[in-house]
Amino acid sequence: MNQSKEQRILNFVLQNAVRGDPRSVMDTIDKYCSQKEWAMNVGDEKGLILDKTVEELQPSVALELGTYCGYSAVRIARLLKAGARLLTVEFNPEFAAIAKQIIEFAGVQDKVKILEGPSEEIIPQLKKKYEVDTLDFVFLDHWKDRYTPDTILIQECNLLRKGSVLLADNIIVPGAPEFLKYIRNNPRFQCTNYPSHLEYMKVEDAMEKAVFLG
Ligand SMILES: CCCNc1ncnc2c1ncn2[C@@H]1O[C@H](/C=C/CNC(=O)c2cc(-c3ccc(F)cc3)cc(O)c2O)[C@@H](O)[C@H]1O
Ligand SMILES: [Mg+2]
Repeated sequence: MNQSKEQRILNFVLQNAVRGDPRSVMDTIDKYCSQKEWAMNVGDEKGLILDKTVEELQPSVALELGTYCGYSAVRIARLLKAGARLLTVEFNPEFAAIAKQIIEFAGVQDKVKILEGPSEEIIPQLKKKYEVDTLDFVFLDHWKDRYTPDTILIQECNLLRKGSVLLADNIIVPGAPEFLKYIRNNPRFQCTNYPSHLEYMKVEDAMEKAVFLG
C-alpha cells in the first residue's frame, strides 16, 4: 500500500531532523513542504505571527483545533513555560499517529496532549475530563466552516476568561468568511488582522487575532 504524503513528511523528519530539537523539526518540515510536496502546515511566515502571539501571552493552557502533522503543536509547545500545556485536537487517526511521532521526535511531548476525536465532542469534555478551568489561548486551524460553531461552543462551555486569545489561520485562503463576520461583529471580542502569505506560496493569506473581553 503506497505511503501517504503525511507519512512521507514523517519519514523525512525522522531521517533529516535532529531529535529533541523543535527548531530543526520545524525547518525540516518547511524544507520538505516547500521543495517536495506542499502541505497545510501553518509554515514559517505565519508561524512567526503564531510565535509572537504565544510569546506575548505566555499561556498556561493552550488549545489547538486541527493538529494535522503536529507542525504548529511543536511550534507552540517549544515556547510554553514549565508546567504550561497544549491540548491539540485531531479526529483523523492517521494524522494523530503521525503528529504523535513528530511531537515526540521534537522532544515536546511532555507539554502536549493529543486529544483524538471531533472538536465538537472534545470541547465539552475539557473541563471535567481534561481538568481545564479556562483556556488562555486557542489556535483555530481545522475545517474553516467549523471555526464559528466551535468558537460559540467554547463560549457556551465557559472556557474563556477576560483576556483569552483566539488566533485563526487561513482568513483569506481557503478563507473563513462566516467566522470573520461573526467575530468582528461580536462586541465581546477585540479583533486584529495580520496579513501574511499562504504557507510555502506567494499567495496572500492572513491570520485574525480575537481577544475575549469577558
Ligand atoms: C468534525 C469536523 C470539525 N472538527 C474537527 N475536529 C478535529 N479535527 C479536525 C476537525 N476538522 C478538521 N480536523 C482536522 O484538522 C485538519 C484540517 C485542517 C483544515 N485546513 C485546511 O483546509 C487548510 C487548507 C489550506 C489550503 C490553502 C490553499 C489551497 F489551495 C489548498 C489548501 C491551507 C491551510 O493552512 C489550511 O489549514 C486535519 O488534520 C483534520 O483531520
Ligand atoms: Mg491552516
